[in-house]
Amino acid sequence: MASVTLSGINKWYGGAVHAVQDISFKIEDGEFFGLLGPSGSGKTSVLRMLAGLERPTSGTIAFDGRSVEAETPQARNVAMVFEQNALYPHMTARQNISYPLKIRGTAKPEIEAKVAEVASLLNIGHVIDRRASQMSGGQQQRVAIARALVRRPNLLCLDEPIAHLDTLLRARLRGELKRLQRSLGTTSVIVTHDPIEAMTMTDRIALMRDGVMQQVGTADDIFMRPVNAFVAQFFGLHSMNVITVSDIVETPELVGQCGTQKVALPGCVKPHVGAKSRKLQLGSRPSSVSVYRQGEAPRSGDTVVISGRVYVAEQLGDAILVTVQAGDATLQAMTLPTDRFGLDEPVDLVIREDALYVFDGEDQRTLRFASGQSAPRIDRLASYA
Ligand SMILES: Nc1ncnc2c1ncn2[C@@H]1O[C@H](COP(=O)(O)OP(=O)(O)OP(=O)(O)O)[C@@H](O)[C@H]1O
Repeated sequence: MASVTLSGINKWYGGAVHAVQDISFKIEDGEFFGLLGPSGSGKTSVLRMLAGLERPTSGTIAFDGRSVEAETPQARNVAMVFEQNALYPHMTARQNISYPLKIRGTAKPEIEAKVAEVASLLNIGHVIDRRASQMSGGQQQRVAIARALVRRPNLLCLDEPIAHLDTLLRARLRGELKRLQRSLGTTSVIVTHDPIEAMTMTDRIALMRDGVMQQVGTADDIFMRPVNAFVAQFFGLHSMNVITVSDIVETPELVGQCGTQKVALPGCVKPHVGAKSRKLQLGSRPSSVSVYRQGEAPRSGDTVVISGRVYVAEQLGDAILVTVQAGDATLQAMTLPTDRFGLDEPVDLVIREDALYVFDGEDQRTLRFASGQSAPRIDRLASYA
């Protein structure tokens, strides 16, 4: 096990693609770390550089303070698990798991003890003598993880290891992986494009976009205090609603233009209206937006009210997700399962001041965090994923 430090890492492919741009962060010894971002954001490139499969164009990588850029994955003692595992299909689970120890010349009794231990941790004792080709996808992935862990790597690199499994199995393996990582304390990095996977499993997350690091923090940090509108929209099961309000003026009440609607703005927005730019972006999580039939919404000075029409209402079991079209903007709200809204029904969406985020109208950095928002209900969110 090791701590891992990346400093000023850049990766160019062929002089044309700047895939990773000046990235620095530290993974603590024993930490479970998530590399999160949309497709093409550079997370796999970072993982491959950590593992020693790719060399950075510039910058340094250190394990426990020792520079490892020139070392192979073997010398770094890094283990990898990919989305599509590379088990030997003709070998049994036992033979597959034993293999990394066997090629290192480990004594037979030690191999047997280690394989038994890791097989028990991963609940694969009952298929241990089955060939890989005779196992389900979930069992194969458990064997692949067991094989990676059996030699106690300094760093475990997981590249979308459960992305191809079905929803229930994914949810179960998420929990198992987290427990396993906690009990073994192996420093681990997982690449994922799924915020729920990152939120539920890891201690901290690095969120990337177009090769640029956006934010590093705990799930709570990133969810509650996103650094910009991109992070706010990407992180969470449901994207944050972000609307642009322009031409903000005091009449003396603060009002702005959202598409063709004139919208009254609460006092908390006022300090963020710039002298030059009269444009801001306002954010709200669907879970803190209320939906009313048009004309029934309570009006007060500490809310933003946006009118629109229901695009679709989706049953989620213990809630309904209502998507509303308001001019060019699309907003979502979570309502009670007893609230029924018809397609195209005119509605008002109400966002309370304490649930309102404010972003810069030009560069989208966060100017105000919602103050009254409860912490993310990760368990509940995870149950939908
Ligand atoms: N070997 C390569 N040669 C050229 N360009 C590459 C190479 N590998 C990756 N890229 C490019 O670098 C950028 C980052 O790719 P990378 O695979 O690291 O992103 P990612 O976030 O892991 O994406 P995904 O989730 O789709 O795997 C992309 O634009 C990709 O096309």
